[in-house]
Amino acid sequence: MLIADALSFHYSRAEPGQTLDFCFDMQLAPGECLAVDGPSGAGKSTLLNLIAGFLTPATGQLSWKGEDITRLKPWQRGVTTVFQDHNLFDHLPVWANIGLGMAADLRLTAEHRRRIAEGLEQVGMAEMTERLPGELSGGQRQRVALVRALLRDTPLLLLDEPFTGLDRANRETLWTQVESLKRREVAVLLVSHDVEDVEALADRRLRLVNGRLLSSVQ
Ligand SMILES: Nc1ncnc2c1ncn2[C@@H]1O[C@H](COP(=O)(O)OP(=O)(O)OP(=O)(O)O)[C@@H](O)[C@H]1O
Repeated sequence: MLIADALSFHYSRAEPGQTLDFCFDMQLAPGECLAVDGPSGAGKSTLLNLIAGFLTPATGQLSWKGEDITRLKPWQRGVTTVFQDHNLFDHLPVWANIGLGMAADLRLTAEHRRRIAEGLEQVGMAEMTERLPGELSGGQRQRVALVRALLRDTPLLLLDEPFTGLDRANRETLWTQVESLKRREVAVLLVSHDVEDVEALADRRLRLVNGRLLSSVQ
């Protein structure tokens, strides 16, 4: 179980009217998908960044399966995050961007390469393995980032508006892949405004209001 226990964060600078103080309480079980929504600026990215380890909480605790992970570095946490900006390396071709998620030194096995090819084929990008991110459309870059995330073997998957703008066929393919990760006990936190994505994947929903997570009516 992932447990955020009064995990707080405070931005030192903000515009008038913005929420600056956050205090998150939530639980997420292995194999579960929890959807979080809330208005722009509510703190959804802040929550993901705290769980991923890119922000350090002021107070509170984050634990995974009973282990306190509050102070662990991002790469020590077993978390994969798909951000809205896709985070691809511009100088690396598609296959390497995906491969980095499997082997940081890019010493890929034949099985790694097979899975990369299969993942790209499933999202209609079989012919694009050698392209650089700058030679892809926004939606194609998004699919590369998703294939990379879905092929990583981490127990926690954080998705920030992951399927926005993708066509129906690709979304359904990716829903199926997320479902299969859930069956393999991956815990998924899905930030999404998209009703269809939430209905397809989420077991539970929370809403972020005034810096707090509230239960959301189905
Ligand atoms: N580095 C920062 N310094 C000061 N304030 C920040 C910083 N980053 C975010 N904020 C503010 O904190 C609040 C929460 O931001 P956050 O990005 O978590 O919201 P969000 O719910 O993800 O928004 P969106 O849906 O628009 O992506 C916003 O009011 C934002 O302006």
